[in-house]
Amino acid sequence: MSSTSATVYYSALVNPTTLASYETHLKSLIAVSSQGNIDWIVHDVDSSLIQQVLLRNGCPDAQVVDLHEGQFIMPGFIDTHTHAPQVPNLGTGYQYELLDWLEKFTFPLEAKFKDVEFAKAIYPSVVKRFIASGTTTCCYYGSLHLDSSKALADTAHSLGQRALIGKCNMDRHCPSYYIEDSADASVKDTHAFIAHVRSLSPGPSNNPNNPLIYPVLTPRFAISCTRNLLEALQVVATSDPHLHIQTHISENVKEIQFTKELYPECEHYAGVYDRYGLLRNNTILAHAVHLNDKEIELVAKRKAGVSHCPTSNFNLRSGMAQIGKYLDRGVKVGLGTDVSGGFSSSMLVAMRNASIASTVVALQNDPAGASGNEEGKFSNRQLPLATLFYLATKGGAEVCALDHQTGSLEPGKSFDALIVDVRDGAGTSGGTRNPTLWGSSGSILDDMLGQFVFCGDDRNISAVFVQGKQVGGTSYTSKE
Ligand SMILES: Nc1nc2[nH]cnc2c(=O)[nH]1
Repeated sequence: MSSTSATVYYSALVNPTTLASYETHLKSLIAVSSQGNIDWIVHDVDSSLIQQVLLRNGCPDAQVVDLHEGQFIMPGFIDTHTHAPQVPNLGTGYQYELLDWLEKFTFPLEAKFKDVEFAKAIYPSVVKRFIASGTTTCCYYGSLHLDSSKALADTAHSLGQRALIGKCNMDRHCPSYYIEDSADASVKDTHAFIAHVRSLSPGPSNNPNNPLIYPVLTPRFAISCTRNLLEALQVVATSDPHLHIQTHISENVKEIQFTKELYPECEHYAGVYDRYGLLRNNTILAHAVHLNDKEIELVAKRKAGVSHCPTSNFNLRSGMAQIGKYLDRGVKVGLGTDVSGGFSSSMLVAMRNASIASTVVALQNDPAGASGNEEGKFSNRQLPLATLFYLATKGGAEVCALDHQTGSLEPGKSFDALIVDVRDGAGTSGGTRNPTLWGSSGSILDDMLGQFVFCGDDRNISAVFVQGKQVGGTSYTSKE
């Protein structure tokens, strides 16, 4: 299954459609071109009719990959926010809240990436972990270092993951051993980083409009940037409307207070970024735990997206974002693992914690309606499976402004997909050996999706495809 030649998959399919729904089909044919794009999809095809459908679509000799009962194809996960250099810290430091955690745990580790050889030793294992978790598009923060951030981009590119990658900008309120020399130096390195990423080849699609790796402008957060730096980044952003932007916003109460002290001229935290032209349709705002009504309105108006990182928001006791309210007010939302504030590279874990966070918000605010089903309303409700699935796939693609390319399986989009296997939950021989998942009979796709989301892990991901090419999964044998 690692070929890049035209392939047709005959499989059960689960695909997000809207925030409140997804489609399921037990017997779909999904045709993938040699460039890795989805050519066509036909649903509900009896096995006796496969040849007929192939013939009708002009590819009678296509290689047909027939999946087992208990397996299904779905779009790959889009992780809208995580920190590649923090992966070695997974599971540590959760006795602290954000600002102390940064100082005591995070900055000391990130500073080690000054040594590009250290980065080159660590990053392959980092990217492989995210791929094994089923993440086909990952939005990474790198460290502040130019060469190590280039190494991260090279690594994702060579391992075949679709990735958005940023070199951090940070020229104040950081320790002396981990800070940029000046706003000018920060911007110079940023230009060099962007040029490097854009010089990488597009990947299997061979289409320069569909690169595998995108550069992201990455002012770490308002606290770590001088006004001079934000002004200079505004110039970079304005001259390059397609350049993605990512930053942190309104994560922790002390952080918000400090930001207000540093920018008294701004009405609120979102106003700082807006003042410098950094809120737009391809801006990814990580956390957004405590946005007020005016900020929500502004973020929606600018069409910027929120990366909801519930695992980290629990761990660092940052709070619980009112995601249902954001959705009701038209804000784009995706999910992020936020390693190492979050303790897992798996978007499945992010989905579970998003479910729990929404339930607690609902129980606090409207206990009687927590499981309510008023059509199209999410405020103070437990997020249903369909919504969790949407946020982890199509919603994430919208937040990354890549929804024309990825996030769902539709003709014309890239085949960025997973083969999920929920057979044999007993953990005995064969099957996926995941002891927490009870095997499925393979005919009720809603149950299979729920089992995967709430009980699955990388043992249940047998193949990971990016742009039609297999890059991971338990059936993958690397050529390295
Ligand atoms: N969770 C999180 N928040 C931040 N705010 C600024 N930097 C960071 C970081 O590395 N992680």
